[in-house]
Amino acid sequence: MSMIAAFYGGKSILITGATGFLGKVLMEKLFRTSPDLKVIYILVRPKAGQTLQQRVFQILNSKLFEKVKEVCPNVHEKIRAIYADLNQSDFAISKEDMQELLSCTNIIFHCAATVRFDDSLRHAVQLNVTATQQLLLMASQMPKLEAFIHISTAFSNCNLKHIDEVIYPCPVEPKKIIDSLEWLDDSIIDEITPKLIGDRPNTYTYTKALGEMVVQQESGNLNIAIIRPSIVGATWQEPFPGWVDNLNGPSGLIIAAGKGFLRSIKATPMAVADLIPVDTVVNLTLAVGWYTAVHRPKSTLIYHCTSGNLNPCNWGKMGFTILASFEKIPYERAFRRPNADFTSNKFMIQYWNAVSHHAPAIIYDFYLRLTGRKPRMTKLMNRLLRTVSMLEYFVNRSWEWSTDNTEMLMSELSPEDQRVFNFDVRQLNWLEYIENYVLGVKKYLLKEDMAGIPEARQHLKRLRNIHYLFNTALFLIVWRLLIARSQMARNVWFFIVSFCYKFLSYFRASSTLKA
Ligand SMILES: CCCCCCCCCCCCCCCCCCCCCCCC(=O)SCCNC(=O)CCNC(=O)[C@H](O)C(C)(C)COP(=O)(O)OP(=O)(O)OC[C@H]1O[C@@H](n2cnc3c(N)ncnc32)[C@H](O)[C@@H]1OP(=O)(O)O
Ligand SMILES: NC(=O)C1=CN([C@@H]2O[C@H](COP(=O)(O)OP(=O)(O)OC[C@H]3O[C@@H](n4cnc5c(N)ncnc54)[C@H](OP(=O)(O)O)[C@@H]3O)[C@@H](O)[C@H]2O)C=CC1
Repeated sequence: MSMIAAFYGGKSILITGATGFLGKVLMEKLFRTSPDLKVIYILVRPKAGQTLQQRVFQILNSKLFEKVKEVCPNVHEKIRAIYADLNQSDFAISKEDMQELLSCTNIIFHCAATVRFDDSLRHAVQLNVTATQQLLLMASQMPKLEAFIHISTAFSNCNLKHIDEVIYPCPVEPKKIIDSLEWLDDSIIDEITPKLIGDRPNTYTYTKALGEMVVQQESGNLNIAIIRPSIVGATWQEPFPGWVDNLNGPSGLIIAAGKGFLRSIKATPMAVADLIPVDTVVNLTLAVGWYTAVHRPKSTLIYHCTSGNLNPCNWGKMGFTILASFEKIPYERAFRRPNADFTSNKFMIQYWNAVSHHAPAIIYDFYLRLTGRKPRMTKLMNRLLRTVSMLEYFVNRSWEWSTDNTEMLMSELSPEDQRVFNFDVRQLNWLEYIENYVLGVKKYLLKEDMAGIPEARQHLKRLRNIHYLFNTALFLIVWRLLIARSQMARNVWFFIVSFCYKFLSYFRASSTLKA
């Protein structure tokens, strides 16, 4: 019997960010392993014209929740969506809902965040810092609360090379930042943002670090733990391999490479690709929830959920495996054949950007114009290159994260819990995982049918032929121009032609003699 699964039985659990990538997998696992839990409260806002109920309905009816419905047929009754906007004061939660949350909640999993790298400091602080502060305030008024689990990121201290499971202070206090953002206007905030974030690459990592400081400062008597996952990727095993539903992290770039748009990235092949499957993060999160509530550690423990020090894989190996997977699992309607490369030379990257990204986009747009259609490839390519440039920081460096607390927790689990809530990344086979990831991107993100694979292969063959034809035509045109202008090119040309002629004559003569 799993102690962790039993612990969540009968509990009222509050999850923020439940509609996000991590939140959905967390809910799924909770319902599947502890179907007797009392209720999961989720703080949701209406989005993209969908009401709260429609959003919940869509999640529960997705492929991800198929197994849950078998073990917990009344899952609809156990999920309670509460209207909330984490950007508003008191999260805009109604009085009645707030009362229910305060009096009933046993465990909080705080997953909500803005994960955008280009968010304004104001918005990132609002969500990643102020909302965390408000949630902690709410938590302090919950008499039945047993544990508060805050999801941060392993990159909150990416300005350091070696990172321990401790909270590192930022130079400016979060409270001072929150206060000053109230009266500073947006243009001044934009101006001071680079100074504030210092040697961090974006507002995301900076505000996640501030969020951790807030957790430390406002923890009071609460039982708190912080989890720091690295780059969260598709599921490894549960509820099935390869599930992913957003473009964050590597997923978007896998699509761009598989569809032949992305041909070259400025990356360091030997740098560690610290990916961690989302189900591993969820298993650790649930184990931490149990441990924090039951063992009540004296101080706030931080758990690194990373792969680099236990089972490292570098970007070179990962890129190579992704490319190899496209052979078996081609994506439909590719723009060009997938053939990406990593380079760490900044001049080479400029060259490849011009030749492999901008030039084909311009040629394709020219073709679209010729055929009376609206050009779109240049715009798409520019957006892709902007995205790539934002992710580059993370593929050109390696970090070392110590994992003492995570390993300690692993040793505290019973063999059954180690199996049901497995977060031992040493058991991960990267080749298998990446192949499933590429397949998952095809199935769950691109929503392509597996029956279309033969046609996708045919399409890639046609693209290869077009590629050869184009290169031959280009060569002949350049050569013809050279011959028209240079005596040396003409001499070389006559030499080649006469050599071929002599060779053919010799071949014909020798075959006539043999006959
Ligand atoms: C040796 C052989 C080599 C072979 C090479 C093979 C290549 C194979 C691929 C290689 C993979 C390499 C992967 C590197 C990935 C590194 C990731 C590092 C991430 C570090 C994570 C830190 C951990 C965290 O804690 S945070 C969680 C992660 N957060 C994110 O990933 C958010 C990143 N996204 C953003 O900040 C924004 O989306 C932004 C700024 C990139 C773009 O914003 P924009 O305003 O332009 O609009 P959007 O509406 O958001 O999207 C526009 C456009 O871009 C598409 N898109 C979005 N995200 C991605 C993405 N990650 N990759 C690709 N494309 C993306 C989106 O769909 C839109 O497309 P449209 O067509 O315009 O609709
Ligand atoms: N993905 C990754 O690679 C990594 C993620 N993390 C951390 O994990 C956590 C979850 O990330 P992930 O699931 O990937 O992110 P997602 O972007 O997929 O999910 C973010 C969640 O936050 C919610 N949210 C955002 N703004 C608001 C708001 N104003 N009011 C209410 N809810 C809001 C979103 O709701 P809505 O659906 O309405 O937008 C969504 O449910 C974050 O704390 C992140 O920092 C850490 C390391 C890596």
